[in-house]
Amino acid sequence: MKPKIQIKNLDLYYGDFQALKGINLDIQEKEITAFIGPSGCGKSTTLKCINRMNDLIPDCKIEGLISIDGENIYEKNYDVNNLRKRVGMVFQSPNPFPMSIYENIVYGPKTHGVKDKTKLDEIVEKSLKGAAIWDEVKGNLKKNAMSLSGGQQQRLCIARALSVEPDIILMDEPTSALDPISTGKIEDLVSELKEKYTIIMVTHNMQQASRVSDKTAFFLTGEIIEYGDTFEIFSVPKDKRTEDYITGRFG
Ligand SMILES: Nc1ncnc2c1ncn2[C@@H]1O[C@H](COP(=O)(O)OP(=O)(O)OP(=O)(O)O)[C@@H](O)[C@H]1O
Repeated sequence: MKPKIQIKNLDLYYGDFQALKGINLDIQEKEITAFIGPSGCGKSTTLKCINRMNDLIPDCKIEGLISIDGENIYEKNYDVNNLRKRVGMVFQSPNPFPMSIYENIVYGPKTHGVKDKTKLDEIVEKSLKGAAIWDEVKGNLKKNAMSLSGGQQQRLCIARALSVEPDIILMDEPTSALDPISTGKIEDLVSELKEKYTIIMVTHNMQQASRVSDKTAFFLTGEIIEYGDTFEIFSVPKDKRTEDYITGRFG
């Protein structure tokens, strides 16, 4: 099967420092992939390459290939706005805009030209339902998003990502700022979202990676040491360094 996301021989430099070394990864559609590894090993950097967020960093140089649906996203004339629409991102700390719940969701669609009020209302309901937060907020969509709990804010941010109908969702430690109950809700939600979206999630939580993901990539000092079925990585890792990491010997 043709991969949804293909990364080939990806090297990345921040100035003189090489943060990624020869990353190769084929990610299939509607799979959940976990990126694990100790701090500073290149997980977030790899994630950000997939929606070209590193474009904004001066002195960041990228070599190699990343393609989505067979198209090279670093091609000169590639439409970056369209890429950001197709590839949603959810960050470590919930970061809603300081405006109402409704406005948070319609912000993206409006930017992409949706003006019709009925259509926007539909998008709000669908996105909030998709992120399993509709029932909690439907009575008060005018409420300021900043007044929601941390777990609700993170689900709102997931709803905001869904509002422009992406097909890939990148999540950078989406539960690290949340309590266990909110974390459980996000994990359940991620498992549901898998039916429609291709998801990559950076996580420091080994249980989370094994609970939620289909595939796992173990990173160490800018390289992928091992990549494969999550069950196999966690039960019979091939590389001693993977075994040492997942059993808590370092990191
Ligand atoms: N904007 C930047 N400029 C220079 N170096 C950077 C920049 N961003 C990250 N780095 C460096 O690149 C390396 C990889 O960082 P990255 O954030 O990808 O790691 P990570 O595996 O996601 O870490 P963590 O688990 O702590 O979030 C680190 O050594 C980091 O210091």
